[in-house]
Amino acid sequence: MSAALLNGKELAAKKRETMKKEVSKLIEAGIKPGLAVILVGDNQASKTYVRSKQKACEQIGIHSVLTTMPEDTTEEVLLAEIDRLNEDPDIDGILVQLPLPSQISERAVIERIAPEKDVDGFHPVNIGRMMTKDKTFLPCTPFGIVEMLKEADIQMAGKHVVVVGRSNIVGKPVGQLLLNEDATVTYCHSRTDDIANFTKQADILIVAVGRAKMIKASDVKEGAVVVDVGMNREDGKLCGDVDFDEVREVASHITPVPGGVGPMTITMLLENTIQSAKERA
Ligand SMILES: Nc1nc2c(c(=O)[nH]1)N[C@@H](CN(C=O)c1ccc(C(=O)N[C@@H](CCC(=O)O)C(=O)O)cc1)CN2
Repeated sequence: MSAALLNGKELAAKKRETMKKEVSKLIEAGIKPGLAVILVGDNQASKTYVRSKQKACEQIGIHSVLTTMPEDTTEEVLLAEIDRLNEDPDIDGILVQLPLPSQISERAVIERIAPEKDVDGFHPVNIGRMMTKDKTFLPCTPFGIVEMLKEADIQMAGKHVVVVGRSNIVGKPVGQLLLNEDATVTYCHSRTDDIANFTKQADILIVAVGRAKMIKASDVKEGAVVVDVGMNREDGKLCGDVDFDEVREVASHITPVPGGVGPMTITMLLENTIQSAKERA
């Protein structure tokens, strides 16, 4: 039997309707949520994501401002812009679109954003709060994945979650969030021997490595929940890290690419921005 689809596009649309009402209430109370987005350089995918973020803000009534900077921007200039936005009382959230050009340290940039405006949830202070389960901004993609699992009533407590990938943006935090939900978490990465040995044991398999269709049906346990965070282009077509056509025949639930985790990333950014505006209120 073919797996049930975990449809991020639909859930994102539903959540955005609720958020639109919340934003209206905030505006009535005199608070207009504001998001500042900084885009450095010419990365085409980044330009598309930033446009989508701005459009999503507009749809639900969040005020968004975009700062674009050329590819050869120095770290000093970018940090000065972050300092300015940290001080701007109309701005509740600041995000710098990643990746950044190589002359700029991502770490220095992330650490410069005031933790109370870090709606990407990447600042070490917010990562620490996530680990201790204190209230914070959760990183958007991992946050979106947990929301999708909850919406589909997928039990996390006591389940064996295997995360393939250990990036700071997705792999590491998604494992932590699932641990916070009382799952048992295993991380696999480029130095793991025999990854399939682990993936085949997963009740919930999360794949975020950036290698098109690397997970095959033979790597997945019958009835597993499979979450694909990959975003790869093959012959001009978008595809995930999971071989969807094969794996859907063994999994119980699966996220498609596109239309799975991606739309939830931007939705949880909106959620974090609203949360920040509420704290200002
Ligand atoms: N500052 C940040 N930079 C980056 C983040 C982030 O959360 N914060 N994540 C990714 C890119 N990203 C958001 O920025 C993102 C990626 C994908 C999608 C999405 O909706 N994908 C669609 C397909 C889009 C397409 O056709 O290309 C889908 O999966 O359906 C949204 C946001 C790296 N950088």
